[in-house]
Amino acid sequence: MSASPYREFHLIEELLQQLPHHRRQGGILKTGAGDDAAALHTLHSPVVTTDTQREGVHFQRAWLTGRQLGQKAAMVCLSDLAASYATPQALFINLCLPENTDQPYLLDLYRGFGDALETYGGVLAGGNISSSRENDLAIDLFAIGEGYAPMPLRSNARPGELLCSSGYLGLARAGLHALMHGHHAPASLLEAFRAPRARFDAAPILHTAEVTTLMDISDGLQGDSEKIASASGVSIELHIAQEHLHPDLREYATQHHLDPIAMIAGGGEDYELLFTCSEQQLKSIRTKLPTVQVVGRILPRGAQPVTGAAGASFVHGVDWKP
Ligand SMILES: Nc1ncnc2c1ncn2[C@@H]1O[C@H](COP(=O)(O)OP(=O)(O)O)[C@@H](O)[C@H]1O
Ligand SMILES: Cc1ncc(C[n+]2csc(CCOP(=O)(O)OP(=O)(O)O)c2C)c(N)n1
Ligand SMILES: [Mg+2]
Repeated sequence: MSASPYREFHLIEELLQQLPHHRRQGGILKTGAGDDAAALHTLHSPVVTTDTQREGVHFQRAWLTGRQLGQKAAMVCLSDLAASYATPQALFINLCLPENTDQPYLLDLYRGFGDALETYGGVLAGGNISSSRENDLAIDLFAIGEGYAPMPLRSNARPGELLCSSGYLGLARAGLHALMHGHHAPASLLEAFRAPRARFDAAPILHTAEVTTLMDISDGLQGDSEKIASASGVSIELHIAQEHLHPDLREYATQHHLDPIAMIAGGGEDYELLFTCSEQQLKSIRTKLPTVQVVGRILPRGAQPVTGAAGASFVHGVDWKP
């Protein structure tokens, strides 16, 4: 579709109409989409994050409906707010549209943005549309949240602590594997890739337990543990065993001769929360968050930032196959 200024004007109106009214006005907005900029009410503790979903890098259009893609793209951006002890207030969306993007797909995409805002909160405050000369649809997102606690950091991990995940890992990677190779897979794996959930439910539990080292797992357990290890000046020993495997991941890996432990370590796009805590903190967390898993422990800085598992985490610019 061409996004000439005239077409674009009408397109924006139609796209916005796919969202419920309260997701376009009110909340943090003094003035929302429609003017040169959005005017916002004051926040006590603004937290800001940005992300991109790009066709061919993050998704293929054949793998998800427009609505699923919109929901996931918004969720990916908002997940960083969950991991920052913040609640979503406003979302801005920039679209770069190739010629081959049809209008029904775009309307569906906006229903998906609306779904994510319904689930997690916040309003669509604005964005931008440009046409692209390339064939890949790109969605750039920018979110503003209200912090409800001091920001947890990647640099607070201390030797003696445990490394934990808010839930099962590796499912999205198995779902991606199935989509890439055209394999049948249980809904749990496909849904983990197509419709992951940001853990806004788990974050306040971690805050109450005074967890101060926290991030969401987007690039894979191994790679994201490395980020905590280098920011904190520690080493991390991962310990992933049979008890960490979701039964559907175990079965899929067996069927396709894959190493499920490497899939967990390499993973990616889990959007579970990765955090460090003491044994005592873990006890109180477990009572409210039974899905929590201990996946490693923090050691004094050694030769390697992360030991104990070998899984190739996703790295942009490196040829990567699940
Ligand atoms: N192009 C960039 N310019 C400036 N800062 C960046 C850029 N890319 C990433 N960052 C910053 O680096 C940090 C780590 O980014 P990243 O690991 O991609 O976080 P996440 O996986 O949560 O999106 C973040 O604070 C992010 O804002
Ligand atoms: C077509 C396609 N190839 C590969 C992947 C796998 N993949 C793409 S990005 C990514 C990691 C997360 O993305 P990134 O842009 O690094 O998110 P951030 O860490 O900035 O939150 C993974 C596992 C995919 N989802 N789709
Ligand atoms: Mg993150």
